[in-house]
Amino acid sequence: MNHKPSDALLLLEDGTFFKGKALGKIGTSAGEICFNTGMTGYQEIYTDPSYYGQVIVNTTSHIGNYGVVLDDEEESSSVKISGMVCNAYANHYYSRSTADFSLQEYFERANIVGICDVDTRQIVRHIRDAGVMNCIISSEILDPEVLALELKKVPSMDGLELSSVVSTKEAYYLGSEDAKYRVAVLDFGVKKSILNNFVERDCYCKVFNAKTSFEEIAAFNPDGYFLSNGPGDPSAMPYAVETIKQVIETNKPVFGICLGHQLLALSSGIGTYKMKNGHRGLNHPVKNLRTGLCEITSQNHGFAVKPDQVSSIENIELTHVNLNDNTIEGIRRKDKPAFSVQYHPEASPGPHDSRYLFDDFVKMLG
Ligand SMILES: NC(=O)CC[C@H](N)C(=O)O
Repeated sequence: MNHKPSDALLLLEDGTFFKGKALGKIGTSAGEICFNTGMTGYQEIYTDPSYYGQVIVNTTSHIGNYGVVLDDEEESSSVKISGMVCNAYANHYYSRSTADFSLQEYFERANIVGICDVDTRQIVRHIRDAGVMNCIISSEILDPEVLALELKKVPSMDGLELSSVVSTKEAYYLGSEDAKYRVAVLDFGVKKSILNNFVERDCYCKVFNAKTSFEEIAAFNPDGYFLSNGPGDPSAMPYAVETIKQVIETNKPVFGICLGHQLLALSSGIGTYKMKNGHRGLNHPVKNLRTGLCEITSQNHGFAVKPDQVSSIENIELTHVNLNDNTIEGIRRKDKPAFSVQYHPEASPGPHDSRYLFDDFVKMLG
């Protein structure tokens, strides 16, 4: 049990490297390095399909300390991140009576390579200043020059289409067939907790593969359409934009979250761009421009919609804006019943709860 952890190396695209100890599987893994500032919910992060192809730096210092619970806290059926970086890692010891096993065992089963005992504050400061880039973690190749050759093979997230990799292969149903409403879900990498919000609101959902034709989706005869979150660059998804344009023309309610928000924007003539650093955490302040109130939101995105284009397009209302950096966080079509937000509506009760967005959508259905 108390074996000595192997050495590991984290190498960034600009040549900066950090030495630490191995976690998870012994091996080598690469992806885009990004940081999440959430202080809890690590299992939800690792299984969120929007993180596919990315290496997560957890800025909270203790990771693994409450183990893992299968199913309950998982956002999809498998771990989706490419690698994990943290400071203090609870290797085998964790404290929660209901935990199934340790995070270490979870990562070993999922073949996830990671590194711990590194100064995550230093790493975050570095990527915050230098901007987002690729990285590689290895617990088998400890020479940065050799590892650099492997890192060169990793594609940039800019222009990368990943939804079709994580989207459901076969369509499936959720909720009761006798539910009041029918919602067609375009699965670009959907999180389970989002779907649960529809089921809880008396919706029967049919979840479709990202590349399903409009005709096949419409044959479900839905009352409304949901455009899911997901990984990758929205501008590399012309197939989705084509389908969504047809969806909007039905005049039925359309709701998009995260990648779904970016795709609604693209389908409405607004472009997207890659941010210098994304928003990833649980407490991003967003102003709701309709109510004037600030919401504390949960975010995970590295792309965003272009603000100048939002303000110049007549049939678009800007509904939500980030109070830290003015990023567009929500839009609404004035000519169609379609709206979207860049964040995951928060599931914590209280004055900052943004789950009203699900209620708004369901109200539009009936
Ligand atoms: N959470 C998401 O859906 C992420 C959307 C997109 N892949 C981005 O990084 O911006």
